[in-house]
Amino acid sequence: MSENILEIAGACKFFGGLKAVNGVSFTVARGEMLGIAGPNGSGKSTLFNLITGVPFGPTSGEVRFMGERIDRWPAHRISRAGLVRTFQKDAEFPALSAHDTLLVSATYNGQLSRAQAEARIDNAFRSVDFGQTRRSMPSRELSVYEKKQLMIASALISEPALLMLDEPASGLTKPEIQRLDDLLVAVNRSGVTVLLIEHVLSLLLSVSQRLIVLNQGSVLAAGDPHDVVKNPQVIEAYLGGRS
Ligand SMILES: Nc1ncnc2c1ncn2[C@@H]1O[C@H](COP(=O)(O)OP(=O)(O)OP(=O)(O)O)[C@@H](O)[C@H]1O
Repeated sequence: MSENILEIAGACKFFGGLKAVNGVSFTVARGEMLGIAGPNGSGKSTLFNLITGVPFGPTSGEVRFMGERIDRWPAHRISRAGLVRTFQKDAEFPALSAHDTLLVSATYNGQLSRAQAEARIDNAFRSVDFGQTRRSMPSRELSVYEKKQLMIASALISEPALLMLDEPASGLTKPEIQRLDDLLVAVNRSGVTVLLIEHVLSLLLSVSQRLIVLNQGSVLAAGDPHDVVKNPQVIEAYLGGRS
């Protein structure tokens, strides 16, 4: 089995003349938590899109997951193979309870009996430390942090090997970001490889074993997070104006 769970080689996504992702190559080791940062519009979400096939694959380049080429696979095949993502927007069903939101994910996931689905739901709730009494609440009444927990729990329902999170800390307070930090570390330690797009640099520096910075669709720097943030090009392109 491949040491690298994900291998991206020369990935490009062009929208007409706009090179949103332009020749990106990197690998993700099994078990690692890899951070992705970069200025607005640098291609981070587009990179997630082309890896997961939601809503599109790459214009060119190769994506391998667990050694298999997936860049022409439909999105549902990619997620069922164990590569799952979240989106920047909350994805809960407002009128459904937190529990039933997870039941929808479990049902989408295929041939689970009701008992198997309930076991997965319970595991997913435990993985994100979701309060027992909140599980029957309509999702619209959950706090911002609880909606993030639910989003991550939804992604965990399929027991993915690789979880890709797109800005999970947006809208959270400092104490909530610390809780998210603990949650992500726990999920990663349970054996899930994590790819994390984030603008909250303190979170990225705390949880990532490696950091990639994108700029204008290309990799500007990659390596140890504390070294990457000292890179003069990264400071100029991304961090210059940030405190
Ligand atoms: N479906 C699309 N059609 C046309 N252009 C797009 C599309 N999706 C993204 N883009 C463009 O591609 C570029 C990269 O966008 P992307 O959303 O990947 O950046 P990002 O780094 O995730 O930004 P942010 O940090 O603001 O989320 C931007 O110029 C964006 O306008």
